[in-house]
Amino acid sequence: MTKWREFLVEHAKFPFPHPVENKAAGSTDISLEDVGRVDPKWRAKYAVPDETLVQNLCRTLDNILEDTIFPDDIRADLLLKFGRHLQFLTFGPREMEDRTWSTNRNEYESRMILDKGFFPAAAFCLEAYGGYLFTNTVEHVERGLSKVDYLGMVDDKRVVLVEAKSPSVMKAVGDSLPEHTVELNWTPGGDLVSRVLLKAALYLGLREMEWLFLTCHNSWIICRLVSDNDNDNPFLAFSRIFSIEGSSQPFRAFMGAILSVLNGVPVQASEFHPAVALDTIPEGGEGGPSSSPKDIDGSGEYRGRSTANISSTRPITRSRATASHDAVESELMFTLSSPHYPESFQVWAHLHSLPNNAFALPHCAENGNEKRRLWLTRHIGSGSTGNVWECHFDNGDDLFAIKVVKLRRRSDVECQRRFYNEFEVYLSLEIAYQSGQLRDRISPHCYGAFEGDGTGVLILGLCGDTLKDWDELNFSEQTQVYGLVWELHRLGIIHGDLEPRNIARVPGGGFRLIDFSESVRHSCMEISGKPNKHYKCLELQAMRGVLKLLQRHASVRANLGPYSPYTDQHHGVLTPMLPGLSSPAAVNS
Ligand SMILES: Nc1ncnc2c1ncn2[C@@H]1O[C@H](COP(=O)(O)OP(=O)(O)OP(=O)(O)O)[C@@H](O)[C@H]1O
Repeated sequence: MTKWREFLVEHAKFPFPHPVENKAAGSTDISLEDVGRVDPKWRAKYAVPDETLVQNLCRTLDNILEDTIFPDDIRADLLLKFGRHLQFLTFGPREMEDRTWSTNRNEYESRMILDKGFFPAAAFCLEAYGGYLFTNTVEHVERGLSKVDYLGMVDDKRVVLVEAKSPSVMKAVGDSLPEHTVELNWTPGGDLVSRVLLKAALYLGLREMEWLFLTCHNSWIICRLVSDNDNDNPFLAFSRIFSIEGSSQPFRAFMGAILSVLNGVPVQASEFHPAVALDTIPEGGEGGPSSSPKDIDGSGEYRGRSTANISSTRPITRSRATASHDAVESELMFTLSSPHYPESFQVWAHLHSLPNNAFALPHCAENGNEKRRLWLTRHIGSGSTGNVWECHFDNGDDLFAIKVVKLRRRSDVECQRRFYNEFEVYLSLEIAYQSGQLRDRISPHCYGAFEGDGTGVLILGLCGDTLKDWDELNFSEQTQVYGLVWELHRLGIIHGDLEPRNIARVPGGGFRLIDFSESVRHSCMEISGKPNKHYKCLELQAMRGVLKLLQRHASVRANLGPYSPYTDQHHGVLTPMLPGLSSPAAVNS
């Protein structure tokens, strides 16, 4: 009779697609906002090579499986999940190759291969062995930006993370992994190895989990976050790179990690000796790969390493961002760290006003002679441009919204354009409001636009929920919303993205338009009536359509006669009677 562990040693192997490893090896950066949210207890200070990590995981698996007998009735089905059966499908006497398995060229293909082979096999084994329901999904940390490729769950328990990389990245990282312990410098930037190790530490730290597997399917590196309440030095242990070719080790190590978490069986401790000499991974500072203009997408190469004694290494508790801005006075700082974290663990982004930032921060932002600081307390929402958080200043209870947009990488160029565009619109709206052109605000109050540390931010008045559907509005509310859009057009601006999610309720009543990242200048001929009074503006017309105002207008006019909130006196088109305006014509006069 075969035992489970014997079966896995012999059969848990996968085809080895030809890895294409000659591509540029890049990896995205970590973000300061995410770093600020890792609890100090889970923020690895060091990355420590652990030569025995893989063997220890396999040994733990063996200990858990003990002598459990492999059920023969699943043998045939399970064998189909491994080896050449995956690559060569049999049709009667003929075999056909599944081409997915022939080459592995990039991260996308790596993920496809994992999805077809490794993960279904793991799910099958866990189900057959312990009735466990294993699933793996892409996961964003709550309130966060940090997305890991796979979160392995068994029932509701988070057991393991997997980050897929291209064969090129795996090779570059595997070739350059430090031989000794390195200090983890929690700052964006740095070479490829730093970024990859930091990301592993970040992903695990944010989720307070132990195991992360980096892989392109062909090769594997295991990371383990070692942290417990008595441990002042949380650290990230990492294995050497190892191959899946002809080996069941990657699969058994993976199963070992999952079953150790599920069964509470500890894996042999990874050792960390703070007294040993440290390797250092060079920072991406001046001249470093990620600061070079050619490489703002962060695809730099490892630049070698140097050794340093622990006593001579600089403290890691302050970010490079913090340090570099000590010299140049910043005007505003913000953090996602909890005020309960020790100060040395709080990660602050330092910001400067945009050159034409004409907005004034609220009075409650004053902080004596100290810098103005914003604490981001609750994630409200995110979109294609940025993330929005609720926040408050140091000594104030008043809540604001802050929209944070990443401006660091080349791929952020589009976000950058949208950010500056939105800033310009807020500026125009503020000028219109201050000069009395607008009687009421149609957008949240903007208190400032700043940038620094790879981010741009807008500080805004805090609105309530956004609309889910146009249908949730009653007639009076439809009128109000249409009125805001009409006013925006009157000021010469098209919103450009009028969806329910971009209309926010104001606590206490009313609405605000938000998200002007797609807005453009516009001379609304429907409002001016030039050149032709029958001209219809596309955006206004679309709004009337989604709000069903034409139909409503007709029926309301029929029922209410003079109480209709609309008039079609003005050029024969539907125009809102806005508060304070006796007639739309008055606006234009
Ligand atoms: N001033 C505010 N007050 C409260 N919540 C806000 C505010 N501004 C934005 N939000 C919330 O944040 C979410 C994202 O904001 P916003 O639409 O400005 O981001 P975006 O990245 O430009 O989105 P999109 O992908 O639609 O362009 C909104 O849907 C809303 O829930």
